Amino acid sequence: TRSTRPQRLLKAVQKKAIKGDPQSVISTIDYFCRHSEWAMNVGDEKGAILDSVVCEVSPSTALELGTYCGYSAVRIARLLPPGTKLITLEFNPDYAAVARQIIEYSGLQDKICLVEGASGDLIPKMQELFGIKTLDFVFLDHWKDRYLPDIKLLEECQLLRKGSILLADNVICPGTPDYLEYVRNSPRYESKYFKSHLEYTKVEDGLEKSVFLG
Ligand SMILES: C[C@H](C[C@H]1O[C@@H](n2cnc3c(N)ncnc32)[C@H](O)[C@@H]1O)NC(=O)c1cc(-c2ccc(F)cc2)cc(O)c1O
Ligand SMILES: [Mg+2]
Repeated sequence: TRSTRPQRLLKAVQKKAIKGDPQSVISTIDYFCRHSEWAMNVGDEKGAILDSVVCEVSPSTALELGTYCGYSAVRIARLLPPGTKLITLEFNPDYAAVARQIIEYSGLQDKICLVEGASGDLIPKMQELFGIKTLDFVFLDHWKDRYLPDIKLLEECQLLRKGSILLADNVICPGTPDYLEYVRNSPRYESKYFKSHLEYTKVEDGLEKSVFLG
């Protein structure tokens, strides 16, 4: 049977990127998605905003919802200080299998803990599964109608503390209207929109950065 797009993306990485070099894995994926086949990675333009927020927060505990092929997991983990880990959740086993191989190829497997499963099931178990108390940084990039229920779940599970940073992809395209309305109007969040474009296109999209106020 025909290969899948994530499998073709993985092949491009294994063929063209330098093993153990996260930046070359990132550049190879961006080139493939611009010149061969579009894929739903956060991409280079929004990726630069993601990088700047990760560097500013310099999180000790970080969570990503929606690994897909592992592009943003590599982007985030390459910037994390030694001894810190990114936990990333992906419920599609085929995507998770590709992401594991891309993460391994980049050499960041010791900084990334990829867990297969649905965010709604795993978030309530995070403290016991990973021995963490609270999260310093959360990158939301999974089903767009799960953003709002999942941050409410993070609040309920006491996984957010005063100053925790949420960064959400695709708040314009495909769009997360209920999430935006909540974080922009809730007294428990201070929110800011970073205008950008849908990965590898000229379509408007952006990232919403929200600080939990406790
Ligand atoms: C949702 C996907 C990303 C991944 O998230 C995993 N996932 C889901 N729900 C859960 C969960 N509840 N727990 C764990 N993992 C979970 C899934 O399996 C995908 O691998 N992302 C997108 O759909 C996405 C789509 C577009 C897009 C934009 C314009 C178009 F014309 C077409 C598509 C752009 C983007 O930038 C995206 O990010
Ligand atoms: Mg996205």
